[in-house]
Amino acid sequence: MSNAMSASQPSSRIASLLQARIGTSQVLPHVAKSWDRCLNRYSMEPDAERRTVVLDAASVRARQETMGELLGVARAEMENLYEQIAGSGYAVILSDAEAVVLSAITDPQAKRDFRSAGLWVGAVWSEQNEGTNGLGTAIAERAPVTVYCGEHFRRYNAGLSCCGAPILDVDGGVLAVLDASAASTSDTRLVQSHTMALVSMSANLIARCHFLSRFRDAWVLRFHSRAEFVGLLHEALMAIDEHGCILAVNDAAIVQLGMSTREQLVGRGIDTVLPLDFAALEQRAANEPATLWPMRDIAYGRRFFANARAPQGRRVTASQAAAAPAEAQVAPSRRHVGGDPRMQHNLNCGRQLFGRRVPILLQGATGTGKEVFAKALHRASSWAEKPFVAVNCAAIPEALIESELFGYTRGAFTDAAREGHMGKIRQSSGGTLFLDEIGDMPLALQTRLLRVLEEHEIVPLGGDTAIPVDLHVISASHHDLLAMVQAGTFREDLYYRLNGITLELPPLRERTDKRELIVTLLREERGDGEPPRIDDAAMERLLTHPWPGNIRQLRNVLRTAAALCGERGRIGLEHLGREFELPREHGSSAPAETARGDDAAGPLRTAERDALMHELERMHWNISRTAATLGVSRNTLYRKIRKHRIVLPG
Ligand SMILES: Nc1ncnc2c1ncn2[C@@H]1O[C@H](COP(=O)(O)OP(=O)(O)OP(=O)(O)O)[C@@H](O)[C@H]1O
Repeated sequence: MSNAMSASQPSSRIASLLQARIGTSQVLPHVAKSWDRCLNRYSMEPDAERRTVVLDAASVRARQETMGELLGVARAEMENLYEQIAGSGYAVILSDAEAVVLSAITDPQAKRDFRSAGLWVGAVWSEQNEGTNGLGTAIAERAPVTVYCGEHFRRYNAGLSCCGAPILDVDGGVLAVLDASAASTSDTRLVQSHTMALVSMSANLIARCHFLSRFRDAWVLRFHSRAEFVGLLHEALMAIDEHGCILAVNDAAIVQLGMSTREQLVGRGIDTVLPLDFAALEQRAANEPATLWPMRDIAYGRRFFANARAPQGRRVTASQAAAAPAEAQVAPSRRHVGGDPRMQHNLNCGRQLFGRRVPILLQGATGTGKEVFAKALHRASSWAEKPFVAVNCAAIPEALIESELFGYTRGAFTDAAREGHMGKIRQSSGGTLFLDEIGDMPLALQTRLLRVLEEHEIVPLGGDTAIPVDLHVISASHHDLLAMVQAGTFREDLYYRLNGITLELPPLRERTDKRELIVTLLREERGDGEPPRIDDAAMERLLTHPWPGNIRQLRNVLRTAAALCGERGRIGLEHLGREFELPREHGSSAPAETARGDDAAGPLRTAERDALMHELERMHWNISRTAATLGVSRNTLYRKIRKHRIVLPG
């Protein structure tokens, strides 16, 4: 048989058996439909060899970013779900609408089984790739599905037991899939149906959070025929604009109102569906914010109980303001992170999730402002009054990280004079713990940190009593942590524990607010004094520079320039340093320093300057500590500071 023929006509004995069973009462309808698609639409072979498609880290990250804040909300719910089914050999998995696994929590005992079953981040579980399965089939059916052992179309997947439920978008499309899968199961169908109920509930909860957050700037009417269900998982949701037009409804609203499609509701005026025009809605929200309003729908006269949520940021009454989530009361601060749209998006998204205690992972090159951003999130949180404690895992010698982080009791070391130490984790309790350069944390300590994050308690070195801690964690790294996980140098479980959501900080050269940043940094440089002005040519050169060292490098260039131009001077090109000189024309003489045989000018020199600046800043401009970490004498360090015309802060 030719290859072309075998590709279009599955020919194996198993294929014929499956075909024969489709439509019989022994096979569940959704399984039969899926087998039919696999055999007749995708021409798949049930007994083909496994060839799991796995996307690379960059593609996975791009998909995770597309999910935006939903990923963080989903992750928090996945952890809840996992806790409920932990110990039963399940993994909780989230995929996007193309069945690409984007997040997973796996039973550590069964990790190997899941890997060999192809269930890991980046794997593509669409029906076209893997046949009938919990993720791909839930997408195709747009409904929760169980796929039990031999119901999997591919023979090699027959050891799996999967429960997948779609997370529906506000327009009713599939946004993602939540799935609980066991790689080798002794569960019965009964146990599986219990798991399915939990998965469906969690998927609904995530979709509901997504609806409320997506329409945070609209009115949302919440209703149900049973008063006690309003505000809970199964409530109907209807988003309404300020003209009283229905923007979106969830599936529960369609069912409650006796409709069969979204189109029957979306776009209509609220007053054509319920006896309530927009003015009445506003008035009721203002006068009776805490009561449920009984009403009957216009089409069928069914009785409902309703309540409305005003657009966030719009306070209808004092009591509503008090009930609004704390994070909504703190405006995102452009002043703190700059006006670049990506940074603003990061701030809005991070603020919402961090306020709900979702751990944040910041990824960005050195000097992009990760710590500044973390502080902005802390400042916007409801625990802003509590401490912000930063730990730079790359700056502390490996031998000291453990005691720095976890603390030690008095007498824990042979040095009897040494007092106990609380440790950074306990210091941050109630406030924010910022774990900078988390990729540099030794593997052994990663395990210990994971335990603290899971158990919310800490045992200091030398101690035997666990102390409870209340942690809100932001971590940061310039390494690609997901790539480190794939390379086995960073613990996967810790990665997911820290990564409620990843926010990517753009490099300075891509930011659209460079002019604003320059003005801010110059103002900061002079404190209360008059900030130096800057001429057009210098500004132009600063705006077009590639800035390999990002904002840190910009700050240092401006600091030097401000010092050189004098108290009332104006920064010009001549104050910016060698790397801002225009390229010399061919045949012109070499730069003076090169001619003298000094260090090479250009990239190497810039790299040395950047490295020096980085270390100095990291050590808070302490010359002895910087010299020690660089492994040079203080005199050498001073010489280099002079050579690079680095100005020490006053
Ligand atoms: N929006 C901003 N406005 C003014 N200064 C900023 C801003 N963002 C960052 N900076 C400055 O840039 C420098 C680097 O910032 P920060 O230490 O937060 O970067 P980082 O990404 O954490 O660096 P590293 O990866 O080296 O730890 C600091 O001097 C900081 O004050």
